[in-house]
Amino acid sequence: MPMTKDDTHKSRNVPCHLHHVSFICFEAHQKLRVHHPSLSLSAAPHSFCCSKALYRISRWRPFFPLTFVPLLSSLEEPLVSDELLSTGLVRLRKPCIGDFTGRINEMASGNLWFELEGRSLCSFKSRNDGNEREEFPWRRQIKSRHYSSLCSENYIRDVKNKFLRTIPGSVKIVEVGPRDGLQNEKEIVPTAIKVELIKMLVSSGLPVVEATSFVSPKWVPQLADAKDVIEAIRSVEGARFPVLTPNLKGFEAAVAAGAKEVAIFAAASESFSRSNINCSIEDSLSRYRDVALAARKLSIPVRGYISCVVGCPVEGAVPPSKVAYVAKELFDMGCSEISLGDTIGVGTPGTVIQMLEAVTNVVPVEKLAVHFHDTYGQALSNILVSLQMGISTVDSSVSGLGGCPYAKAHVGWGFHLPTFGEVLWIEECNCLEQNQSSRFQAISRT
Ligand SMILES: CC(C)(COP(=O)([O-])OP(=O)([O-])OC[C@H]1O[C@@H](n2cnc3c(N)ncnc32)[C@H](O)[C@@H]1OP(=O)([O-])[O-])[C@@H](O)C(=O)NCCC(=O)NCCSC(=O)C[C@@](C)(O)CC(=O)[O-]
Repeated sequence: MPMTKDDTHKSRNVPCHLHHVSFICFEAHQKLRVHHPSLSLSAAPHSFCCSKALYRISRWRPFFPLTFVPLLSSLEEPLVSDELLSTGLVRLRKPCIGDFTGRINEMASGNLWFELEGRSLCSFKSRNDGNEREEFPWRRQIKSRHYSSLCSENYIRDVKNKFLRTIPGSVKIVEVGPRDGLQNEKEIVPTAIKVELIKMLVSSGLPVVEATSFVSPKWVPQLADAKDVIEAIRSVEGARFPVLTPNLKGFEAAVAAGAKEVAIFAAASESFSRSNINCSIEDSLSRYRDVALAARKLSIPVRGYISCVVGCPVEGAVPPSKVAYVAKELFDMGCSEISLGDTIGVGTPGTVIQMLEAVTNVVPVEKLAVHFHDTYGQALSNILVSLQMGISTVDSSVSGLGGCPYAKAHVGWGFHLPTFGEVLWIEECNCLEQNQSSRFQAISRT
């Protein structure tokens, strides 16, 4: 039975599912490239960096609601084969409404819906019911190394009890692509394309899409059209659209344009604060108190960001106590959520755990979000430990796009160039498109 518009709409009321973001990335990425081929987006498989990490984690939670299904239904098949294959997806068919019941007992009965990295995730009526598509020849190759993850319920229960007991039942994804993703793009993306991207992200079911920044256009020329973007999405329903505001001037402009939520952004590193917003941490906090106060008067929720929660491109390792200090200040001034950003992607589970321990001592865990860049491929493990520590809000950026323009020598959400002395060979380069590939091959091991 084909999905109807109504089905799609209904499914958006289901809490955001960890792994549906992979498909959001895929679809939005493809469409964005059609409109704007010169964007320095990485190849589609790499659009999954953060979301793929989420997906991998989520495969242990096959009982999640399957909110990605409507999105799959709108994928064009020609787009599917090679790129999805390289993400590990080995079998795909268009879904029907009954697929929403992908629960573990159905999996155990041998019904597969699709398989990722050799593991089955969802229910399919029969493995040999004639729906298998011979035009996916790669399936045959993969079959030989296919192993079933129709693990016994006991096995899954054991794993869950052992390692995943503390993982939250659902995770909110805050999509920051239209802001954090695009802010680094040199070529100005037309407002209409930005608006379309935002609409696509919303239509995929994301509950929060950070739309733009009301920062100085001299500092971030790409987002100089913030007012027009906000005005253009005023009538879009179904998601919240916070915008970044660095000071009262930005806040007032955002409110005048119609923004209903704002985000302020501090840093745990003095040097980064100066290079990003041209003032010390203390000065930034006092600016933000003014913004928070003005926001409270208008009942506007304020999200707080902290950059460099693990490492700074200038100062190196950042002590967890500094992060905790800034987090507490943001919390006390009234931030409804505080996103902890590993701006240059140098975090590992060891450092992230320490940082989260320090922060959760002073700010309730339910008020925290994590924002991991995947520079060294650590997003998966960092997100996992964050979930294990009770964090239930994770930032993502469509297509793995973006990064902070003032984290010098860092470009791209997933591919920030390393800064810390030793330069890594980026293994992913051989999967990138030719032009991207040469860009990353230029990075050599020292
Ligand atoms: C904070 C400032 C404005 C200070 O910049 P400044 O130069 O120190 O500001 P100023 O007060 O001296 O003003 C200079 C000019 O900017 C104007 N101005 C001042 N404020 C605004 C405003 N809000 N909107 C528009 N214009 C503004 C102001 O009116 C003046 O205009 P002029 O008189 O020269 O024509 C500047 O440093 C700035 O805009 N920085 C933003 C940098 C930025 O956007 N970085 C990326 C976002 S953070 C990030 O990506 C990290 C994160 C959040 O994703 C998490 C993570 O991964 O770590």
